[in-house]
Amino acid sequence: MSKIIWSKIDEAPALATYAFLPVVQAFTKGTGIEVETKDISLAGRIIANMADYLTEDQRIADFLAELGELVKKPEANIIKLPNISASVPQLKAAIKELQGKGYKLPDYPEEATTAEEKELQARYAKCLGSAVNPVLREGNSDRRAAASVKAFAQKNPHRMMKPWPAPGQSQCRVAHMEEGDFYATEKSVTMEKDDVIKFEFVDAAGQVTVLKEGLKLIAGEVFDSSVMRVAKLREFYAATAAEAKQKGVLLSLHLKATMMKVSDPVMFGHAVSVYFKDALEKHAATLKEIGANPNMGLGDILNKLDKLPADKKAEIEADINACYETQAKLAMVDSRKNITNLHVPNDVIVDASMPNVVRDGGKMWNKQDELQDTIAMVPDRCYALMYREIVEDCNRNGQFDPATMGSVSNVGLMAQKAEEYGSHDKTFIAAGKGVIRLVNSAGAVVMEQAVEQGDIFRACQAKDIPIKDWVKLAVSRGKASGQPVVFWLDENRAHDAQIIKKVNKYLPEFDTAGVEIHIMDSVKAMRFSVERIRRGESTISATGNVLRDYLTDLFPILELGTSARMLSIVPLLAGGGLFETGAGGSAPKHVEQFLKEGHNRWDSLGEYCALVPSFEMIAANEGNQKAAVLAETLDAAIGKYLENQKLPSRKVKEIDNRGSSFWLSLYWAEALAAQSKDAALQARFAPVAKALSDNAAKIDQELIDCQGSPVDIGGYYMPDDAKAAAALRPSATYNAIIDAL
Ligand SMILES: NC(=O)C1=CN([C@@H]2O[C@H](COP(=O)(O)OP(=O)(O)OC[C@H]3O[C@@H](n4cnc5c(N)ncnc54)[C@H](OP(=O)(O)O)[C@@H]3O)[C@@H](O)[C@H]2O)C=CC1
Ligand SMILES: O=C(O)CCC(=O)C(=O)O
Ligand SMILES: [Mg+2]
Repeated sequence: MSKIIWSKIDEAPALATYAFLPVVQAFTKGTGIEVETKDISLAGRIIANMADYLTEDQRIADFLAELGELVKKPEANIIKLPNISASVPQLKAAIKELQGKGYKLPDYPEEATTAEEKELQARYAKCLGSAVNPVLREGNSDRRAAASVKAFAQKNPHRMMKPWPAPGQSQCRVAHMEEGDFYATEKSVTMEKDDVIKFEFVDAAGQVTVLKEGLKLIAGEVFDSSVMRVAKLREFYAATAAEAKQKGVLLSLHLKATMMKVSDPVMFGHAVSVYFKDALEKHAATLKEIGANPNMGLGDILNKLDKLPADKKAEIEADINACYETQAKLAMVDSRKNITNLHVPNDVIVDASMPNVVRDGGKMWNKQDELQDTIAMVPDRCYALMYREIVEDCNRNGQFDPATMGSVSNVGLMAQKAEEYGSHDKTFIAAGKGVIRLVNSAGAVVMEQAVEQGDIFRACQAKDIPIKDWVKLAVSRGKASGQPVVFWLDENRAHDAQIIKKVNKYLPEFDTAGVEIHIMDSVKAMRFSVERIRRGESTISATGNVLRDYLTDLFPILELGTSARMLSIVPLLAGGGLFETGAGGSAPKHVEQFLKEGHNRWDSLGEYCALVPSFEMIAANEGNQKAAVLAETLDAAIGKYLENQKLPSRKVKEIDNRGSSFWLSLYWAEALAAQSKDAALQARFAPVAKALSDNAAKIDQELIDCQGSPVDIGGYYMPDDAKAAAALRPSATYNAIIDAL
């Protein structure tokens, strides 16, 4: 029996799973393939981590740890749906929901002072931020639009693109720091031998504090350190806000407080405290007393004001509101509810937010609910430069055309917690002026960084085997596609300079004959790629972990309308496969819509596409011919699904995710009934195809009639399975056919 693990996760894709997984389980019955869920949702991870607070029957196993082991084995075959990378406000909300369900969990201690509180905070911190992906990603990533999906997108271009103003007329620009950012301060070495590193802070008086001990590095590993100088960061925020005010454009900030859970909330907090400086400094003592923390956004500060007497609360609110008058106008997340870009650190996530700026013609939403030019602050040049380049390109050449534009796919260095995305346990906020130094087992200083109080120090690793595998994957994608491969590496960035050496060392080991290969910094690489897509040509970007994340949302959103439609394969180093569904997130807005009006606009194309290589892997590794047939027929069904445009609509009372999955299952059953490679499958699915097809109009209607009113699924972070299943499988006619399989 082969096993496919289907991750149980959060929000919109979790809702979609209630509709689609029963279909997959029914279709695979009797094929030697078992599809099993493992709960790695935020709620599930909290429960697993806090078992000692819970009753026996409330406990669940640590499935994330289990899967973390599985990915190191050749039999791993995991369909990984996007999960919540929780910010502190999300973690608190999830804990509250669980407490309401009778889980006797302690509150999350925001201000940990006692040893007990600190321990609790550390335990909960395991559930914060990007806690799942780095554990499962024991391989590099291959993200691209399947040929059928790209062809569909060109034939049926999405209508979300808004025109850019005439050349040179947009006031949109990407603002970044010119000094004192991670880009400027980065130092990097390649380890000559295995070693163990100690992190020390040495204050101005020479007093040494150990920050971390026992970091094991192996020979060939690239090891970096860098610092974000917060004084420079604050100057940058203030100057950019002044510029936005003077130009009368919206000010916006784009970070990744979810994934970069240690550094980015702090960078976010500085933006909040610079923008609302007058109010927050005036009331600093009171705000400190009530535990208001700018790192959690203005929204959290406003909530904490409830702890104060009404007159004091009103006074501080008035002072905060006065800042809006003297400062630049902020981009809005929800203008009706007056939620700004600075309210919640996880509302604006750069990989999804910057593509929308490009898509919307260099604009974001203002308070009047209109689109307006924005100055987009992306402080660190490691990533800002490429966004700057694409924005400038659009300001010169206008909007892209999804009907004709080529594609930029990605091969990303990601395995074994590569680079920034593995840096959380090596990120420290400097306690004072001094030096943070990295000392090896012989007592020698490997690298050191001067810091001022509050500076964000970060160290990153990238292991040699993953780097070599990444080069190999890039070459093989170049060969298979005939497209040029561009390594986005900047010799002026210390880390990239080390990686360039490795790329040049490993390229000759692979068969690169006929493959066009370039190494370019992110500005040149973006220009090269964008010039090509405007000519309808496609390019492979081979990047580090962060650019992987950013580019695999940017181009898909422009090309396909959403990164949900991507094929996202992680060939695991140990031989297994992790098949991620799409490249985007968990679309919290979709859940909101579903609860309000019973329409789930989540597009599961990513899930459908991911299943194909998952079946193919079983066919290849175990010679299971039924798996090969399932893969081929599903692929054909996806083609038909696209051709017949059965994608979910954004509007209530039109086809939604459930209807989409129904049509996909009909086409899949038809393809199984039509094939002749496996007679048993053919015989089994012929009546199913007929029943689904005979009842198609009825089922389609049932899946629309059920929409239009609020839905109760018994929870947000931990829905009630029975309620959710009922809500997401509302067609009795359809269920009867599937359940009879
Ligand atoms: N691999 C993973 O596990 C990932 C997890 N995340 C997590 O997801 C959460 C939300 O992230 P965020 O960046 O805000 O946004 P999302 O990527 O969830 O959504 C941004 C927008 O993209 C569109 N979208 C995304 N997926 C789909 C889909 N399947 N079908 C249709 N439209 C889609 C929606 O646009 P519209 O409003 O126009 O419908 C949505 O509002 C966070 O907790 C984040 O950490 C994020 C990225 C990857
Ligand atoms: O793990 C996360 O937080 C998000 C991952 C992500 O955005 C990506 O891989 O594209
Ligand atoms: Mg992403």
